[in-house]
Amino acid sequence: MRILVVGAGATGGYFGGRLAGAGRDVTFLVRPRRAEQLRTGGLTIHGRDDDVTLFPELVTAAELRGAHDLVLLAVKAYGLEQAIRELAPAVGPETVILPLLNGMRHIDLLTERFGSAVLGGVCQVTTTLDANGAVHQLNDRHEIAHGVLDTAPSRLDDVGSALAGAGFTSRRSSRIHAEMWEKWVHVAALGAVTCLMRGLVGQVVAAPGGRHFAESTLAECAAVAAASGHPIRAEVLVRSREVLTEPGSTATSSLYRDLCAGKPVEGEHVIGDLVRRAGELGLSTPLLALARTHLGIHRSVVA
Ligand SMILES: NC(=O)C1=CN([C@@H]2O[C@H](COP(=O)(O)OP(=O)(O)OC[C@H]3O[C@@H](n4cnc5c(N)ncnc54)[C@H](OP(=O)(O)O)[C@@H]3O)[C@@H](O)[C@H]2O)C=CC1
Ligand SMILES: CC(C)(CO)C(=O)C(=O)O
Repeated sequence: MRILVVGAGATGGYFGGRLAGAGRDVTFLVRPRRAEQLRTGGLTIHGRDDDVTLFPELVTAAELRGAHDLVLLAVKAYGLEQAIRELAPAVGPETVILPLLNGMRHIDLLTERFGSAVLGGVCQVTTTLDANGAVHQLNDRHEIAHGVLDTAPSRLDDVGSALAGAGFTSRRSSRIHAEMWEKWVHVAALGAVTCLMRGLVGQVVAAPGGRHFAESTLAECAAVAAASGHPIRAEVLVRSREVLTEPGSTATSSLYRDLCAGKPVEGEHVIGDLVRRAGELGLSTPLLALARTHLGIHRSVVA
């Protein structure tokens, strides 16, 4: 199965690198600066249990030819429109597209362009890039769940086989849409709490009112999901609350890591889209709205 990984960043570099390391037919679609970096120094993954450097197949948009069987889409939301244009030549009648982005809005954009080729996907991993472009895996979890959204692409078994046994957990979900919402609620709450307070979870909950603030933010996110017809399962909400209120926790979100690094942040995609949906549903989400505004100011500064 020819796999095209779009984006060799923290998630694409991690999962694509694992697939390449397991001998799968993987090519990374990268932009020229990243291509140069990877051609010179390779793709290094500092995993929890290993350190590897690979020299994977790379293409830039100008060099991309022919349909691929599976497109693993791992760009940030603010790079999505360009990525959609550039990956289009790799999409043929049999191609399946598996996005790893947080949130939901990308699904609308992708299905508008590629229809039923688009699967739902959730990636559970915490990875980041260092100044040299190496990928660091920050905790033990590394999982991709995939599944059909509304209409069923024909190649689910092939996708399952392509992702299996490559050094991370891969599973098919019969409720991927709901899982995407669950992940979205978690990541939006974690992002809002850590970005707004500019701190790690442990620091927030140690501050006066911090625990209540974290719980209230999560409650706002969960209320939007429920009102949108995607109630979060009780046990998932309990787990999210534990993560968001754990004393001493060093947990952060990719939004917070990007904010601290002075990079663009997926604020509108992860938090703004929830606020927008809340507004349409007549729900009040003052904490999320505050976080959105906060990240909007960051956006205007880094733009
Ligand atoms: N990091 C994490 O722990 C997690 C992230 N996520 C989600 O995964 C998604 C990806 O995040 P993450 O991997 O962290 O992001 P990164 O910023 O680390 O990586 C994104 C990569 O995409 C590349 N890219 C952007 N546009 C294009 C394009 N047109 N063609 C080729 N490459 C492109 C960027 O390359 P360039 O160097 O050229 O800018 C960059 O290397 C996000 O939605 C995030 O929320 C989900 C779970 C965990
Ligand atoms: C799971 C979590 C919260 C881990 O980093 C994530 O998806 C993100 O930060 O984007």
